[in-house]
Amino acid sequence: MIQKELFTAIETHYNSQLPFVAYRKPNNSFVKAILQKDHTVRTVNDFTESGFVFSPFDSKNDAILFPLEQSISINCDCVFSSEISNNTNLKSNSETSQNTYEQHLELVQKGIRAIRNGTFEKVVLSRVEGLPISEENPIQLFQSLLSVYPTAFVYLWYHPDIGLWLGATPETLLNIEGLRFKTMSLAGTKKHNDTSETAWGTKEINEQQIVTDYIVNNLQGVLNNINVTGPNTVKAGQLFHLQSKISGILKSGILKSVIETLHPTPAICGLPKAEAKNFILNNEKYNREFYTGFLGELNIKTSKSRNTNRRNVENNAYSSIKTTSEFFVNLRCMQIKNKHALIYVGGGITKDSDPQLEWEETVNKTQTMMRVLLN
Ligand SMILES: C=C(O[C@@H]1C=C(C(=O)O)C=C[C@H]1O)C(=O)O
Repeated sequence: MIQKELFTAIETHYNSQLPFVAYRKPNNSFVKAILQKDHTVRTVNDFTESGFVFSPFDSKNDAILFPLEQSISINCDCVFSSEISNNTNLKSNSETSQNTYEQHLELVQKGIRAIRNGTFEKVVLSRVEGLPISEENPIQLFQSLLSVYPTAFVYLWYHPDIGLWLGATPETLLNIEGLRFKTMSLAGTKKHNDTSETAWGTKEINEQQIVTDYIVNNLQGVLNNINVTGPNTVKAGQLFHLQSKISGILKSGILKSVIETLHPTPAICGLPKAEAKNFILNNEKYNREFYTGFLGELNIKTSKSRNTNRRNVENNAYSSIKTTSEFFVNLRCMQIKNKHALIYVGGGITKDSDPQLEWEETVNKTQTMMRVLLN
């Protein structure tokens, strides 16, 4: 399939108000689309299904599934010119009211007080910023995201009964190929500054270490041969984060228990998990819905040839079927609703947080989506 046909197929599907997802993995040129053939809302039962998952932050609510057998799957090796200018000076807070600012400051102060009282060690607090948009052309926005963020997982997800979401996330929740398991610990944020080397403060180093320790400690039960590398500095849009890579071999192929162990991690919720989640649900004055949830391919079977150069290979003798799942955390995302872009942003709060700096961090994070909206 050629690039133009792929995007026309997506557009036709969208215009018919049928559910679909279109996405591209980090550092990959293949854009894939899964076009569900009917309007039915299907949910994940036990993660043994096969298809594309879109899960909310609060796992008490259903994760939506586009099953492969009820969908048409298409893909294309795509090329994008980065026609969007490299504008890093967008005024993301031009639409932000004083009220939003004060509310977020109060929320962060309340979080810091709870940490100092010993309720929890870290909590990730967030907000949503609404921006009126003149035109709703999600496919064009998706194409802009694809060209500007080649190292992110970029997606456009739509269900007429649920909503329309777009994002360019830097964070992997998990990658499972057979029994090989990979994840990452991503936290700590700095604005990209061309003139200076990124020096990390104690606050950022600690908040990222909390995430790494949590993941490693909790995966002991389900993984053998755990290996951790990093933390290293990684760039996501105009921001820098600290990232450690964690890998191992799964003791069993039961994905559901791995997801329950990992999600939500302290990168997007806090530590201890239950107390931080409780605080978020009771104190953030809006519903995160799918922001800080996860999305991606579930139990996709691929045939891997071990030696593609060999001729006369007996059927299947040198190829094996692998089952892979690859989920990303839904960050740097927005929902398009009633001619508004709702941009979701948050940051990790620890005992060392400065509320004003935490506000600025959320403003900087809005720019990932702003950049494609204001062009
Ligand atoms: C919560 C977000 O990002 C998360 C929080 C980070 C932080 O607190 O520094 C960094 C990366 C993500 O794990 C977001 O982008 O909205």
